[in-house]
Amino acid sequence: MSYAAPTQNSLTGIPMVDTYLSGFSVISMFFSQYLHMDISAYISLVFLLATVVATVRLRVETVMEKFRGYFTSTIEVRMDDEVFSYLMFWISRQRFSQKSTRVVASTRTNSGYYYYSDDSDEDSDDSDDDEGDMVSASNDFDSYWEKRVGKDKLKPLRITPAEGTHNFRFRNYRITFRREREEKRQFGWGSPPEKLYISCFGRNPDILKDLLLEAQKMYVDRDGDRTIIYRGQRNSDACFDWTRCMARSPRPLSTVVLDEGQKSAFISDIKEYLHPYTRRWYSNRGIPYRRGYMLHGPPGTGKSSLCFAAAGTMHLKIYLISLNSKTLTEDALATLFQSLPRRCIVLLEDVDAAGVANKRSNSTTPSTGTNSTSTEASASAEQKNTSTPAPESPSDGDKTENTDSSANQGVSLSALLNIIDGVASSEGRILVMTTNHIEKLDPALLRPGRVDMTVAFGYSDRETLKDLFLAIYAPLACEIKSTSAISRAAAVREQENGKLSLLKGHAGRRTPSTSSNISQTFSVQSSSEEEIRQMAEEFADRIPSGEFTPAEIQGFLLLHKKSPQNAIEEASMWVQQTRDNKAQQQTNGD
Ligand SMILES: Nc1ncnc2c1ncn2[C@@H]1O[C@H](COP(=O)(O)OP(=O)(O)OP(=O)(O)O)[C@@H](O)[C@H]1O
Repeated sequence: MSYAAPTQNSLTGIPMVDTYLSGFSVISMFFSQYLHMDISAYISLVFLLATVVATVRLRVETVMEKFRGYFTSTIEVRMDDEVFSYLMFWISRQRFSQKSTRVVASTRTNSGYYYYSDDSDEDSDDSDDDEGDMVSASNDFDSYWEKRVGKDKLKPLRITPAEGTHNFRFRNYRITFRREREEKRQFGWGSPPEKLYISCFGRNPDILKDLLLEAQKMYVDRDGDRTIIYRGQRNSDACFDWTRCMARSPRPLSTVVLDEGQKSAFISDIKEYLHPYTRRWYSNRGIPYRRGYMLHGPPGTGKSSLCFAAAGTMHLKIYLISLNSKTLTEDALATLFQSLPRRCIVLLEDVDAAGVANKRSNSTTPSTGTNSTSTEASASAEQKNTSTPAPESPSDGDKTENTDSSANQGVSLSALLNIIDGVASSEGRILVMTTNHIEKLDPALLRPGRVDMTVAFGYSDRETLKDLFLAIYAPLACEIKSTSAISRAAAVREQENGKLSLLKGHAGRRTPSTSSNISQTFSVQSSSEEEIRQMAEEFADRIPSGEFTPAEIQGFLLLHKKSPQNAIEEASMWVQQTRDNKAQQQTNGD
């Protein structure tokens, strides 16, 4: 065998090849020194082979892809949609997820994009209402709390299949689940966004749609009758979108203390608006199917509470926007309004925010004190308080007239007016706006069509004071039932413990009775409803009417939640103290 020393020519190309095939120069050196072979002579052949293999692989993949595309049905689910949360929630509860050998363990299954992290605890084992917990907390709170805190530290783990392809069966169909990461797009600070694919064999995707419907149902059923709240906020792509932020137990309407007439007018109006007949009525007459309410009054008088209670009563979701948000632009607000579902409550808080409060002309409604405005507003509310849809104003010139610059002032009045009832504005929603300063608002915002009913909230009058007292102290049927059930359970346990200690011959020291502990913890006192009503009158005698907000009164009563008698005795002192504090704050403010 003759040895051909590597020629200058063949070796000069090696460093360049090294950039493509790292280590090639070392291997080439090894071959030439020990085996006396110049492998650089084969470079072109290697490249040719590699190209052929790559081309064949690409062809095969393309053919396979086409084959798959033709003979399978696939649904793609993107992370920026709520369906992602449905599917992941459902998948995490399937047996194949638990058995898979490649999984992702996390404390939540939602996308983190569409779904706010607070919500991740929603389906955790929250047994705060559990009667067993109440018994043990009444027996020995410290050890109950230690256990509770220990449990809370351990967040339930959600196991979902890792990236890649997984197969499982759904209603006897073989389904392929694929999870992919979009490495090219970074998702805020977190990991890149993901895409999910579910596929089945055949050209009929119905089974996949059924799967998604089941996933949606499982996800939605978990909410029960809770009120779901979405918030309009910026996502990591810097776009505004609705983010589900919490699910709250519905607030009974009866817990909102407000003049019964006003309360029932508000609810009846919403019910009538949601009636299918009304929808047709609006459409037949060419009137945009929208309804707006303005709730106004000082802070802490129950505006948000009424809105939440109404949403709970009507099983509607709340879409919350705060006009005070520094990052909310007019475009963002318009986008949020365009992506509202058909039936929902949009809660627009603080409509007296900077840009909106700038009236079209300074000569409009002069600014007055809160109390007098409240009365005026109530009067105007009465005028507008009609379930008949108000006619659209003939001219919408008010939308375009606004000359105020919105730069750095948030959403301007003209933009808000356009968004609320512009041509592109969605239909079917219920708009509830709240403000502490109705006197600052331009009449254009309050005109029928934009605001169809106004509800005025004010400081607590005598009736409100009594109702708030009753709301805290009157025995509730559900609590009486559960307290007596707990007491019965505790009594049985006590009896069993007693028998046990007798059997063991422990006559010893007796611990205080559990059932008496519970009644001490839960029952305010053994006052009858009539007596509580009597006390409510006494309480109302001691608090001046029209001076304090319901929130302030509720705060005071909560300090004495176990003793209405104490609340009555300390009421006058609290009034004096609160007045002094307010005066002090005012002096500091000046
Ligand atoms: N009319 C009311 N009936 C029952 N509870 C009330 C009432 N007003 C206030 N509260 C209680 O006071 C607290 C604050 O009430 P809420 O948030 O509804 O007030 P608000 O008028 O919306 O205040 P803000 O203008 O500051 O948003 C809540 O805990 C609520 O239960």
